[in-house]
Amino acid sequence: MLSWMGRSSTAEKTGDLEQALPADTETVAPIAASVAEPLLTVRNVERSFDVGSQKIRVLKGINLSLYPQQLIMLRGRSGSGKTTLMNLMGGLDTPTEGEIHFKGRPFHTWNDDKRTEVRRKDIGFIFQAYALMPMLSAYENVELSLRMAKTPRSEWKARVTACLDLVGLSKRMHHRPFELSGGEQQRVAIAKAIAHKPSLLLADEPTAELDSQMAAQVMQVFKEIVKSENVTICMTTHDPTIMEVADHVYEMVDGIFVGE
Ligand SMILES: Nc1ncnc2c1ncn2[C@@H]1O[C@H](COP(=O)(O)OP(=O)(O)OP(=O)(O)O)[C@@H](O)[C@H]1O
Repeated sequence: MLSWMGRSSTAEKTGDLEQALPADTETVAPIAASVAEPLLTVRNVERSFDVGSQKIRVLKGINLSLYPQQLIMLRGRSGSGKTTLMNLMGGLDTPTEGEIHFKGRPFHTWNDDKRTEVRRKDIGFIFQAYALMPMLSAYENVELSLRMAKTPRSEWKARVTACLDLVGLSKRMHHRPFELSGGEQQRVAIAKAIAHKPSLLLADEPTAELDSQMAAQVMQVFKEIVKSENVTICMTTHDPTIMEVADHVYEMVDGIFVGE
């Protein structure tokens, strides 16, 4: 399923039409945001793993560009390679072949220390299992990410409060994770992931553990922060109703994108 909004013309303006536009999509008039440089490019990326004496090819030639303020989704069966790709995009891993540039930085040639530094400052992660510290309150969990990003202490209070407000949890900021519902915990995880103002937010199955109402709330927050926080979100999902809000859905089958 492909669902495009005005920003689809980004790819056209940057000469990446073949990669990003489905063949039957009409060209839409460019809008101001569409002339932006890509935030992240993945070029001819392959990733293999050595398991015993065998080499397992998981990604077999992936191409993708993410632009500012996009909400992009990856779908595909379990084992198709989505998480492997997300790990590469977030600089947690490096490709066996191909190139990954994040804001022009060559992640594929950088060592882990250099990638970690960029990651802490400019990339946020959300995982299915929330990744919240159980003994810390919602407020303290969000604060932790500012501490990690070395944000000046004087800015913490305003930013933590603003982020929890953004996800609708101002009134629950002193609750610990176990005192919150699954959806609320996931919203704390979002606040935590965006607190240091990353340009890219990677979310692996962020709604998988939630009922449809809570999942809708999380998606509403995602839609809002793409604009208000100027962040690009790339997430994996299996849920077709969620895919309807995406700027683009990439379908992965056995390590490649199909239907592009
Ligand atoms: N470090 C690793 N070593 C060996 N094989 C791996 C490694 N990481 C991933 N794989 C294999 O790569 C394939 C793709 O895994 P991946 O987690 O990327 O799939 P996925 O599409 O995210 O699946 P799911 O939807 O279940 O999370 C799987 O067969 C997995 O076993």
